[in-house]
This record gives sequence, structure tokens and C-alpha cells, in this order.
Amino acid sequence: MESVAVKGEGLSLGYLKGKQRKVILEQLNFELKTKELTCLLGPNGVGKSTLVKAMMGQLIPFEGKLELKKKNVSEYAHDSRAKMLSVVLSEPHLPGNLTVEQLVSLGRTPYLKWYGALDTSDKAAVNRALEITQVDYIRKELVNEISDGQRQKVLIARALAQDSPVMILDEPTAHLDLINRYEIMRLLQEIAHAESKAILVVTHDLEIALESADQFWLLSCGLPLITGKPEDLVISGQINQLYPSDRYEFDLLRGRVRLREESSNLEIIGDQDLTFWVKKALLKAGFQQLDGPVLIQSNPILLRYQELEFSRLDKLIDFLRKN
Ligand SMILES: Nc1ncnc2c1ncn2[C@@H]1O[C@H](COP(=O)(O)OP(=O)(O)OP(=O)(O)O)[C@@H](O)[C@H]1O
Repeated sequence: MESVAVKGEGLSLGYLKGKQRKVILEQLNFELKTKELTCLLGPNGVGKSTLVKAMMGQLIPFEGKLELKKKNVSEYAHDSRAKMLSVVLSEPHLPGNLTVEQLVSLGRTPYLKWYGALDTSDKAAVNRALEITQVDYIRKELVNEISDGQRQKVLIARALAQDSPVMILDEPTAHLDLINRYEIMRLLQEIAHAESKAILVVTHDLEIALESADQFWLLSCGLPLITGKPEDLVISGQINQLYPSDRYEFDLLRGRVRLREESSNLEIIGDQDLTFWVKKALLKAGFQQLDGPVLIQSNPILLRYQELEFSRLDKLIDFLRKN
């Protein structure tokens, strides 16, 4: 099986204002691969949706090549492109009077005959999509009467029913709680691997993306697109290009962004994970320096400072403020 599903080469994308070109992205090179979950990350306004629009055939590149399964994206007729690429947008307008099953069935639209009814293979594709995404049990519920997390799974089911080798999702975890964010990304990773799909997810959710993505594409203003395994980009420090400001940095140990640590002379002794949180609380409370070390004893937690013992950080901080 050809592993490159979408390929961009020397792509320049943007919008026309009259006859004037407003270039948003230049010299983009990438390969979206089958059996991989790729996350596209970048700050607001950098051009992520612009790239997605181009992949959907809604935006003709100013320059360069954009191929979907080795054929120029703009050469596809609407229906044949829909068989190749499905899209889940972040804020879709859904007809609320449809049931989950009816909405997922809409994924079969590109395959329907002129009389518009689902045949046995369409029904099988819908059932399979409902099962894979585990929303079978709400198939008769109305779309506007289910939770945000369920709705997101239903939209993924509709894209699955469309049976295209490429799936693109724009912020599928927006508005979801932490567990559901993990759930959705884990589901997408499983689908990419088990169903042999090339999946591109646009997201701002770096922590969750790090847990689930096989590839990262990092877009930052005025720089070339960086692609690679998330862990490689972390190890090489390229991940920091997402945060151009000096105030932020990627915390290698904890796998997330943090405010660059203020320089401090705090001496905190104890288990490494615990010292991290004690230091964080002291810095937040405005203490960059103390008159001696803070010793942390675990099980039960006890903080020792100047021969005094504190069972909680707020008690230690209260003491420091008063003295
Ligand atoms: N239809 C349009 N016409 C002209 N300029 C546009 C149009 N749509 C978007 N832009 C511009 O293109 C740039 C990139 O926008 P885009 O929506 O692709 O960013 P994004 O990375 O998806 O942002 P976000 O994370 O906020 O969704 C922005 O400067 C925006 O103003």
C-alpha cells in the first residue's frame, strides 16, 4: 500500500484580495502518511485552517504541488474527492432533528445511487462506524440531545462511514474535558493504525497530542514547517519553536509548556517530583529566596523549615509572609 496519502511540495497558500495575493504560507513541504496520526500544531492565525482548506480543495495553491493519492487535489470532482478525504470541522452546523444514525448515514452520500437509499454495504459501513466509535448505543438519540463528547465521536463516525483513506479533523477536542480529550485522540490513533487511515488533526492541545500522535507538523510564523516524530522534536528542542516568546519553554520532564522559570535561590530538598511543586508554590507566592532550605518528608508529607514543621504549603507560606 502506498504510504503517502497527501503530499505537499513547495506549496504557497493564501487568499486573493482583488488581484492582490495575500500569502499566508510559503514553501511548505510535507507528506501525510497512512497508518499515522499526524497533529498539526501552531499559534492562532499562523495558517492551519488555510492548509486544511487547500487539502479540501477549497483553496487553489498560488504555487507548488498538492497531491491527494498522487493526483492533484484540484483535479478531483467533488464526489470522488469525498471518497478520498473526509473532514470533521470544529463547529459544524448540524441538523439537530437528525438521529445519530441518520447523521452517520450522511457519510455515505458520495456512494449513493440516484434514488438516494442506503444499500446493504452502506448500512454495513454505518454500523461498523457506529461500533468502532462506540456510539452504537445512542444511535436512535437526536444529535442535539447528546453530550459534546458523544457528538464528537458521532462526527468521527460519520467521517469513518465516508470510508475515505484520508481524514482531517479541525480541533476535535475543543470544549471537551480532559478524559474525553484523551479518549478522542486515542480513538483517532486506533482508527489510523487499525483502519489504515492517514489522519491529520489540527489541535492546540500539545499535551494530549504528545500522548497520541505518530507525527507532528509544527507551523510557526515565518518559519518553514517542521515535521517529525513528536519525541524527536522534543529531544532536539525544535518543539520550542511553537513558543517564540522568551517567557515560555517546553518542560522536558513533564511534557508540557511552562512559564520559563524565574531565577531563584530557593533550596528545596526532597523527592524530585515533590520539590517541583513546593518550588512552584513558593515562586507563585513571590518567594525567590529564603533564609534556609525547605526539607520535604514524604509519607506523610511534612515540610521542615528553620526547625519548624508544616503539614501543608499554605501553612508554610502563611508563616513566611508573617515573618
Ligand atoms: N478568507 C480569508 N481571506 C483573507 N485572509 C484570510 C481568510 N481566512 C483567513 N485569513 C487569514 O489567514 C491567516 C491564517 O488564518 P487561519 O485561519 O488559517 O489560521 P489558523 O492557524 O487556523 O488560526 P486559529 O488557530 O486561530 O484557528 C490569518 O491572518 C487570517 O486573517
